[in-house]
Amino acid sequence: MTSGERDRKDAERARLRAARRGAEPVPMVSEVLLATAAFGVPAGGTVCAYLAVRGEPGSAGMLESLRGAGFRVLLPVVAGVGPLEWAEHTGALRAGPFGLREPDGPLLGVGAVAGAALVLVPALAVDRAGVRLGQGGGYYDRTLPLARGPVVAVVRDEEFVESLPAEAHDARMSAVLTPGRGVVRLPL
Ligand SMILES: Nc1nc2c(c(=O)[nH]1)N(C=O)[C@@H](CNc1ccc(C(=O)N[C@@H](CCC(=O)O)C(=O)O)cc1)CN2
Ligand SMILES: Nc1ncnc2c1ncn2[C@@H]1O[C@H](COP(=O)(O)OP(=O)(O)OP(=O)(O)O)[C@@H](O)[C@H]1O
Repeated sequence: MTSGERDRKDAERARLRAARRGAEPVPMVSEVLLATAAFGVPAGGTVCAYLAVRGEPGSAGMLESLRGAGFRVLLPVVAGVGPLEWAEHTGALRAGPFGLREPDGPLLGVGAVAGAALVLVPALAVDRAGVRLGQGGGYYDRTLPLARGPVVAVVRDEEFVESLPAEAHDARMSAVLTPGRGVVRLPL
């Protein structure tokens, strides 16, 4: 890690967050089903997803779309500084840290992500090499090494960029999903 890359990441985060305040919502209701089809998630298979906040692409409707198609949907739960915990999305939610809402059911363990046939990952931006810029907590970097299925970052079209500052610990994405381009496999 160099302080130069840290500073560049922070500057990019500030720019991307500012652009998201004022942006139209992007519900991703139909687009997520492009990702389950592209990666052949079997009927009844498990998809790790997230509850969108602060201009993130995605919506409650995106989660209902996945459940309506018969997939089992897991949502992240922040549990200390280790990898993310997971719980099934059944509709019951409670307030979590960072202004997030989290599922209210039993925790399935940090290893639950290994059983997912697809992991949808929130991001501020993704580049052509598969480098992801997240919120800066390092949560997904600690979690995604446990995943066995494809990991797909979900961003707006303009957040799929040429190049991002990268550090060795940054988990690489298998693909990116945007409203305009659908599923794009990475590296490109
Ligand atoms: N929807 C969603 N869920 C998620 C994430 C995410 O990026 N998006 N996470 C991704 O890791 C994990 C939670 N970690 C997060 C860490 C920081 C912030 C964040 O927005 N931080 C802001 C505001 C902090 C605050 O309100 O105190 C910041 O640091 O400026 C969000 C999530 C798991 N769940
Ligand atoms: N595998 C890891 N083990 C321990 N610490 C890590 C690991 N990966 C990242 N970190 C730490 O987490 C912090 C944030 O990392 P980074 O800036 O890459 O977060 P991010 O990917 O944007 O965040 P998030 O995944 O929460 O959205 C850094 O201080 C980094 O050192």
